[in-house]
Amino acid sequence: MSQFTISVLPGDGIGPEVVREALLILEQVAKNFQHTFTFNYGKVGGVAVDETGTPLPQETVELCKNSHAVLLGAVGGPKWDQETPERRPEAGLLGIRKALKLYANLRPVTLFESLIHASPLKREVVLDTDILIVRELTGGIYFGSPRERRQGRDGLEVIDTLHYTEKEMERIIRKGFDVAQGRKKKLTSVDKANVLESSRLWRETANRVAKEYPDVQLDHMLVDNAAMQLVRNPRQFDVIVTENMFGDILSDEASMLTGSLGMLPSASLGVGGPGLYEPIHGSAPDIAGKNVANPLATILSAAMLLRHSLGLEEEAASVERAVDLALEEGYRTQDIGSEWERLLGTAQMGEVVRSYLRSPIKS
Ligand SMILES: NC(=O)c1ccc[n+]([C@@H]2O[C@H](COP(=O)([O-])OP(=O)(O)OC[C@H]3O[C@@H](n4cnc5c(N)ncnc54)[C@H](O)[C@@H]3O)[C@@H](O)[C@H]2O)c1
Ligand SMILES: CC(C)[C@H](C(=O)O)[C@@H](O)C(=O)O
Ligand SMILES: [Mg+2]
Repeated sequence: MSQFTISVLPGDGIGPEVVREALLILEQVAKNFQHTFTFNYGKVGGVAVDETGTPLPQETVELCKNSHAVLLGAVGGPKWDQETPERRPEAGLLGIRKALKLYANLRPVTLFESLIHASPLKREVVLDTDILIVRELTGGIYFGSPRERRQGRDGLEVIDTLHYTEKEMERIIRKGFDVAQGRKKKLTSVDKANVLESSRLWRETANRVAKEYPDVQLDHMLVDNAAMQLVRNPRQFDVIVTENMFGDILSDEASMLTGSLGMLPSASLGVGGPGLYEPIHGSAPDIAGKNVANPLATILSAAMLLRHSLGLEEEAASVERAVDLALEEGYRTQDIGSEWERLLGTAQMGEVVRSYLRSPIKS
């Protein structure tokens, strides 16, 4: 029996709907395995802007720092599209990642076998998809300075800066090698070394670090080719390591190998502090408030939270197994289903998954 404190940041749009289901799952897990989880709610994103004037109140940062892990829904929406950069909901998400120093974003792209027909891609292509995208999360063009919009001689001009230190590259590449060692020992480093100086240093760094991991096969791939290879032959990939923006784009693309963006969870890890767990999708304003969003990405993120931040492997596996069983039985939300399958709403899908959760197996 253990006690853990989890910060909960539901955010905007479908965020609160999918987080609710993940929390009900965690509560059931706590009961089944006799743990005590204390959930502390905080505000981030548009709701925080509306209530406090900033997308990341200091109170939220403190709350997260004083917890074992953070569960986040999603931020953003058209309501805040005209806000200044500092008041945009997305700045809250980038801010909490930075404040917690969460440089390593793990995005597993794993196909549940029963969803093989949910992908728009052919069965032969998606079969056995099991990729781990390791995305750098606190550097690159997302955080570069200067960033500005100014009046130039020919009208407006803008600057975004792509900045990385060699150290930042090295630690994420090392993470890629480390996780590859626990998998099929194949690491694909994705860059744009034919154009970008940052990518040239990235490639040099990957080659240097590779010498310490002789058991891992390292390949380099240009990002445009990687985007194509992901849908041509995803089985060639084991672990992909890449910088912030490439990882963002490739992971949304890769989600379709598993049937839907609503299936992909993520873990953002730093150096010892609390990890942050969130689905890779956004606030989906087009379906918010309709009880149709797929909660599985968030439920699977809760499983990652149990595994990576709380060290509860059996509990995590029980959640993943419950998701698998629900899908095996044909239960579907609309994004992964067809009329002839058992189409459920967000809350109903959560309920079905809960019904498949099992208590520990006593030996
Ligand atoms: N981590 C985050 O908080 C995050 C991630 C991405 C986008 N966003 C923000 O979300 C807002 C909307 O962005 P977007 O529309 O480009 O991306 P999105 O991920 O919110 O939605 C893209 C498409 O996928 C669908 N979708 C997303 N999640 C789903 C789910 N769980 N179940 C079923 N369908 C799902 C949506 O309905 C939409 O059609 C923007 O403000 C953006 O900045 C936030
Ligand atoms: C909302 C946005 C800032 C965010 C990102 O680009 O990191 C999102 O797309 C994600 O993938 O988590
Ligand atoms: Mg994204």
